[in-house]
Amino acid sequence: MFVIHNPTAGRRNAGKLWAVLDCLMDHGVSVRVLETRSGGHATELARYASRSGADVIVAAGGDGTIAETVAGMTGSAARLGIIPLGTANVLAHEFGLPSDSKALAVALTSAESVTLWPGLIQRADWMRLFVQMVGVGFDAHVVDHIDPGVKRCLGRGAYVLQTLRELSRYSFPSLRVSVDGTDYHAAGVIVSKGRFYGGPYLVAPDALPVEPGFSVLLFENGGAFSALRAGLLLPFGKMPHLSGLRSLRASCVEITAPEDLPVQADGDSVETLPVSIRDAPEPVRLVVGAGSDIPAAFTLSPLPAEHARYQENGKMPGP
Ligand SMILES: Nc1ncnc2c1ncn2[C@@H]1O[C@H](COP(=O)(O)OP(=O)(O)OP(=O)(O)O)[C@@H](O)[C@H]1O
Repeated sequence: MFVIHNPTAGRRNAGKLWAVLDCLMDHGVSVRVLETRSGGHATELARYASRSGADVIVAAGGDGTIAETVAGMTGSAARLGIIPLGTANVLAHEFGLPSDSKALAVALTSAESVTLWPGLIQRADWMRLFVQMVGVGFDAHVVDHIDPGVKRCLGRGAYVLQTLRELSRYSFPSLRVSVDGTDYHAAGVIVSKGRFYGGPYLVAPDALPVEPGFSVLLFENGGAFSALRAGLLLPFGKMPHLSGLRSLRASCVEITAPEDLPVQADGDSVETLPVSIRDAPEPVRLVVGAGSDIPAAFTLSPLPAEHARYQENGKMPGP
């Protein structure tokens, strides 16, 4: 098992990483830890781990690290594992991964896995995979302006603080959003693979990360009052009831605006408009365990037959 660790993710909680690794090694699992040195490095490391014949490649970090790791697993038979060490860890909430270190270690050695179908965000000369969501509008502006030091100190609280700072001075744009060829106008848009946003907060109840396609949330009302209402509804899981919110399913989304507005993917500011969003060419298998709280719609499948012997002695193969 290879573990790709982003030491800058979240509040740099290496203690949790080592607690999980200790449990794995106590159970005889051979683990090799590779540390990222910069943004994008997780993709290179995942490619190396895939070439080395890893059967499980674990992303230890936040959603950005997971997305970069998945990008390096293209064409590989390896399965993806997650040790959530990020700020929001939305994907871990999405798949109900346990937060306790021991339960997480057990989950990582599990035979069971689910499909995770990433999305692909593209500009003319650039592309990036994402595992959870892409946002354009006020949320991307907040992500783009967040102070990394404050994020490290306050975690998710940094987003609340920055939202309050930006609310009064933000000029809400008019975005053109093409959803499977039909044009809409909105002040903000979230294209989501999953149901949650910013943590365990429900925004897209019908989303299915195990399948191709997206939930597209169009915020038709701009203005500070509307954004504040959205922010207040979010922690109560009531965002789907926000007035002026249009929710659609789609397989292809294009977003343009007269300005070069920032775009956030999985909580990282990644590019500026225009962008197009579609399904990644292939899914990955995400290792989940008995302790995971998996929604019934995320059908579990057993370990492939060639790996079944590892179940017998409770050990996963080393690299
Ligand atoms: N060693 C590194 N130094 C600086 N940046 C890094 C390094 N390794 C990875 N990164 C970048 O850090 C970004 C943020 O990491 P990540 O998303 O995992 O954590 P987070 O933002 O705290 O968590 P979350 O996405 O759950 O809010 C990644 O997209 C990646 O490009």
